[in-house]
Amino acid sequence: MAVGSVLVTGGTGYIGSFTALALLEAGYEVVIVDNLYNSSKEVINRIELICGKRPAFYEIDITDEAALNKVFTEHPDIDNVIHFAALKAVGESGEIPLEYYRVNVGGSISLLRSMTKHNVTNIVFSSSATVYGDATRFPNMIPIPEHCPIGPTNTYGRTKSTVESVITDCIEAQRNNAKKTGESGEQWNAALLRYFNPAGAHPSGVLGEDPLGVPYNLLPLLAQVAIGKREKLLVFGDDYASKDGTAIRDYIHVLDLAKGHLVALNYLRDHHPGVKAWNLGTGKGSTVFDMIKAFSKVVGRDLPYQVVERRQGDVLDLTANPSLANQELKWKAELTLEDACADLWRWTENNPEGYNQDPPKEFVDALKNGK
Ligand SMILES: O=c1ccn([C@@H]2O[C@H](COP(=O)(O)OP(=O)(O)O[C@H]3O[C@H](CO)[C@H](O)[C@H](O)[C@H]3O)[C@@H](O)[C@H]2O)c(=O)[nH]1
Repeated sequence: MAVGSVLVTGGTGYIGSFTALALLEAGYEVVIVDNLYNSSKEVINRIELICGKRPAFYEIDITDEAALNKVFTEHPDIDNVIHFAALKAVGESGEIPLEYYRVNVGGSISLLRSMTKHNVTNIVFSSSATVYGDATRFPNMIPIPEHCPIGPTNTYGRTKSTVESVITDCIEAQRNNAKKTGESGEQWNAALLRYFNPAGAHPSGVLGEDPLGVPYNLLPLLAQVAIGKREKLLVFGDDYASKDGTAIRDYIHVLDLAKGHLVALNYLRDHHPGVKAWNLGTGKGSTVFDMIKAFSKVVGRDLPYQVVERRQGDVLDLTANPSLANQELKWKAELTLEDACADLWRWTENNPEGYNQDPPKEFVDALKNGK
């Protein structure tokens, strides 16, 4: 028997697909909704290939409340939601802010309204370390703890911090309303998961990140340089106050990140905390040059790069203090940067066209033979 049923919005995206897989592997039923704006339906087949279970899938836009209502009606067993569906390009968010607020904030409101209507009371929200902005503006806030004041430096980050507020207000109101009718209200809970920089792919080599169009994150861009789709990596600034002048981030393997969602879900169920924020990171910062070195090592040759101007909205250091998640969720990032680089390279080298090609036969056979 399934241990529960989870609606995963944005479940064909990068982190969403790994979380859907982890849920299925842990015995949950999974219902995915995604509008496929920046992802492929092939992800559903790959998830099934890896774990032998297929999530239900609906091609639905997160802002379409009527369509969400229909999904909850068809799946009355859904008792938790993990909410990823959003636009996520930091640069683009400053160019089309209204679209970012419409989808990220408006979509979250549609989802919360629909959850309320169907009495689904637990939500895990895909937030971002970007909500902290420049934590170096405070003394002693690197590595960044959850109590660091938030202050996003770009539109994308502001949509994420706005949704955190919307969820917090919504859960508090539901709890207060329940109390008025003599109930405890403790069934209403939310986890705000602030991710640091997701990296890597599935070790099987059949599931990974496949952004449509031009990628904008460091590792997918580096992977494109390695495979010859891009001449060189542009390094955005070498005049930061770090050991080598390039900016510092906390790169976390996507498999560890996915596990973080499961433990957060369990925590909500077992502890009824109301609203809680947790950092999901490794606690270890790496510079852009560290990453070029680490990825070049698994590829087996030096990858070309050129230092250019800083990117607008970037900050010096986003390294997590993950102690709270370590203690409360009993969760810890276990995989290394080398694992993430090796898995990303296996995925990229063997699937240059991402989900637009069949996965290598030997990978499929290995999965089918349970290797
Ligand atoms: O071509 C590139 C791309 C990136 N970088 C640098 O590499 C680092 C990482 O950049 P990414 O674009 O990969 O990631 P960000 O840290 O900007 O943001 C990412 O991590 C955040 C949390 O830290 C949020 O999760 C956000 O959604 C996600 O895009 C930054 O110092 C950036 O300046 C380059 O030098 N060249």
